[in-house]
Amino acid sequence: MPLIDANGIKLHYRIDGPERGRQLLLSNSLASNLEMWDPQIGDLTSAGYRVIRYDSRGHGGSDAPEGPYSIEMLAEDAVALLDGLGLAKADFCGLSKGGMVGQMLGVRHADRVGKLILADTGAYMPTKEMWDGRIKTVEKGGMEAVADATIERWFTPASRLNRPGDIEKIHAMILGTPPQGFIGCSRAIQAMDQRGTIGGITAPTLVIVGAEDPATTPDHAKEIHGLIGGSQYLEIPEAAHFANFEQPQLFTKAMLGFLNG
Ligand SMILES: O=C(O)CCC(=O)CC(=O)O
Repeated sequence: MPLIDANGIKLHYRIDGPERGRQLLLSNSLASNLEMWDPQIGDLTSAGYRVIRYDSRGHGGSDAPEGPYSIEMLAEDAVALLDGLGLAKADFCGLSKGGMVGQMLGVRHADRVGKLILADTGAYMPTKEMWDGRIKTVEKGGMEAVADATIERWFTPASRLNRPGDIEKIHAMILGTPPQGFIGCSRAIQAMDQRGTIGGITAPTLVIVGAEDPATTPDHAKEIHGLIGGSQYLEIPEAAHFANFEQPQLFTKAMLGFLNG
């Protein structure tokens, strides 16, 4: 399991694809890990990309120090990962929390980002009370206490019914998230408001959202698209929050169309 010292913690990462391929960094959502990108890896590497993915702070095999964390801190983790791997720059795709990190990178570290894909994410996530409630639930009952409701937001009813193997895999990812890491990242999202800054993003940007995402809705995505001049916007049909997992072919096609365009 490759680990790297980054921003004072150990980050777990994985690299797939040709050594001299174009560098693409993938960043995971809250309560998942780098395996959330498994459906994309074959097509991206076949298309010549060197795909670098990592478990964000508090998730998967990365350290989960006591929080609260901040989106700034999570963005510095990503930059420290690039530094540790000797990479000056990479294209970036992040889903949900990963997309919040992508926005921060685009503002604070424009020189480290090539093209930017912001998937099923928000610049601001209402409400503060909702996050207090989720954090309290996990403090009391662990990740089990939020797992079923999370799956309901992440997948459409049809996928929940027809794809038990995929749902089980993601359910296990949620349960595998250290509560301290979930809480640290939830505090980061709770405190975040990037609406006043992302207008400064100059990287070519694609905003993608599952048309049925109830968590970071198409309205959240349209807000980001409206704030980032020249950005592109795409809705993925028959997908909720985990659009890359629910509609892998459409999602990866959109990624490659944008990155190669
Ligand atoms: O998933 C994330 O990275 C943060 C946004 C969120 O909590 C979505 C959800 O599970 O409702």
